[in-house]
Amino acid sequence: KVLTSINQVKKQYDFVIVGGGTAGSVLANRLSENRDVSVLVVEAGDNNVGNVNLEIPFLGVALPGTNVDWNYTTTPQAGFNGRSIPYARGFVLGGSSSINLLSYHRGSDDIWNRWADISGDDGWNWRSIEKYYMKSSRLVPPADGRDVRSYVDPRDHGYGPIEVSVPGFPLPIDDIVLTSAKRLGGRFAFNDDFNGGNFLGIGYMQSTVGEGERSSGATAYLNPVFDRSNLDVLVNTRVTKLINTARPPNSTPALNKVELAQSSNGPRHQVLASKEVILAAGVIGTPQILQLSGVGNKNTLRALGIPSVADLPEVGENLADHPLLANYFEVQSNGTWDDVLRNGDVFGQTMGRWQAERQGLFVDSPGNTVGFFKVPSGSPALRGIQDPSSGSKSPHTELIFVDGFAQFGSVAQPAEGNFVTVLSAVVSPTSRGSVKIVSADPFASPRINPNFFGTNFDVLAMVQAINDAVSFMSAPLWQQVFKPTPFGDLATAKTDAAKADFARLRSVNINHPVGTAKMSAKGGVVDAKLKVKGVDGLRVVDASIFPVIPECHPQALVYIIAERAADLIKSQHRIQ
Ligand SMILES: Cc1cc2nc3c(=O)[nH]c(=O)nc-3n(C[C@H](O)[C@H](O)[C@H](O)COP(=O)(O)OP(=O)(O)OC[C@H]3O[C@@H](n4cnc5c(N)ncnc54)[C@H](O)[C@@H]3O)c2cc1C
Repeated sequence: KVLTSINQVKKQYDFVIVGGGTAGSVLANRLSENRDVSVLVVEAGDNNVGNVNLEIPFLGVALPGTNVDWNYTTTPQAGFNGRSIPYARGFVLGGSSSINLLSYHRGSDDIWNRWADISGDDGWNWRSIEKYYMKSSRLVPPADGRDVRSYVDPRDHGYGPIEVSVPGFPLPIDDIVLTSAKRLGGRFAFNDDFNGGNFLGIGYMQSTVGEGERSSGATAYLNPVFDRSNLDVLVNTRVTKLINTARPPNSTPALNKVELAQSSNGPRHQVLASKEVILAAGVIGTPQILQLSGVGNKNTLRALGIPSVADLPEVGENLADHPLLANYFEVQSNGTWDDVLRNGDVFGQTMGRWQAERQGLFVDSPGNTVGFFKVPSGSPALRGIQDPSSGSKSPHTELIFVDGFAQFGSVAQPAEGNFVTVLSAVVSPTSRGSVKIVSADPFASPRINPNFFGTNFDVLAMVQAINDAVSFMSAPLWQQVFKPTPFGDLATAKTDAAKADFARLRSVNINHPVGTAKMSAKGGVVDAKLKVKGVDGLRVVDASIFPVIPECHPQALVYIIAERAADLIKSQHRIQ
């Protein structure tokens, strides 16, 4: 059941899951399948149920900055000309899967095989995780029910609760993108299903949408089991730190007790997890809680007055994210959705259609088609460095094709005109940043420094992506109808140097941070079973354990690791 007051919580559960987000929702469901096992989920944000804004795929873009977002801001980013940018994270049941842009990709087989190498555990390789991928999601028809068998391969999909579909409201540019890919081949070749292991080429976006609504960790895993008597879900409550229960005090620390609070100066409560605490507080919350609990770099923590419990200097390090840039093209067609955002009547009609029948533009997140590309060998981006991608089927860059003016960054939609936006991203960045607490106050935001464009590779790969966008948009089919011409900063950036300046001036992020509690056989924060090194009773299961940033949208990987973690936990505690 869902609890709203800290006073309704018991003193002890078998498992306490910190964070009812993407991974937390999976764990809550799987661990409470056995009714003899008691589970408490503690979520800082509110219940997702009843918030219709979370359900409408197209309006996901409007959720960051609202009350379902933690509303973090980065430190000034040198690579972005000193700009700080908003850093969205879900603050609601379902976590970031409740506010994300829904793209669903498990990445190439290279990614998983690399994880297996780094962790020293073949249980993370592509073949082994297949069953968890199959268990977490399933392909469902697009909202309009049309036959899409030539655009998706059902054999690459499973039977799990997360619903995945291709766009349910085809737009005029979709056909141009996909047919151009089929005709052009080469680096722009058509890919019939990115979830098949090869992650290069251009194809339909796959998204966590079922029957025109968002499918999230909350809707698929958590909401359906709210009524289990052995599962308590406490909302609007923060875990402020973990408490060491080890006796005598010089034995291995055991961090299996949580401290909770509903406001910064409100009373603190303690709850014991007789088996384990599982941190699933995400890439910011997890390293924050670890550091508040004395797990991290002991010198930095001592300076903040926090006694060291385990000296793990990599806690909060290795933050990696995908920088994103909006490339705008003005087009000679009124077949874009620009007027939906400009004209209240058209917006109202579109919303009415979604409300009445779950059809129309709002059934999809903006961006029906997508491409993933290698930076050509010999490119200046790769000069003098080891190729950072996971392998031959893994890209360096991404392009998302949006049938209208999609505001990602500081340039607002012009009052007139029709546009196509090509969002470019660097998906194998080599920059690494950090998440560090700045005080022992659990309600103070940590210092978030993703270090965007901290390396030459990242900037030069973005320049390559801009060039690919311009080159693809000059394909013959585009010229027949849409006749796209670069607009704004893109139009004036003629040289590669000017494109790099444009990237530094306008880039933001695609909200894919990972890595702040890295899994590794050597060093790192957690071992291959996701247990925090040097302490007992504590595991991390969320995007912070990713050993390297995957060259894809990360949510599918979070569902997969959470499904495997549930099995690892059940097996250790002999739970059927
Ligand atoms: C705006 C946006 C767009 C994105 N778009 C995509 C996309 O299109 N495709 C894709 O694959 N990925 C996308 N992502 C990324 C993806 O959603 C995340 O990688 C993934 O959901 C992270 O899962 P998680 O379990 O690690 O963390 P989360 O889902 O963020 O869960 C962490 C939970 O812990 C809670 N929490 C944190 N601290 C505390 C505390 N102290 N006490 C109690 N609770 C706490 C949080 O409120 C949250 O509910 C996007 C993310 C965002 C924010």
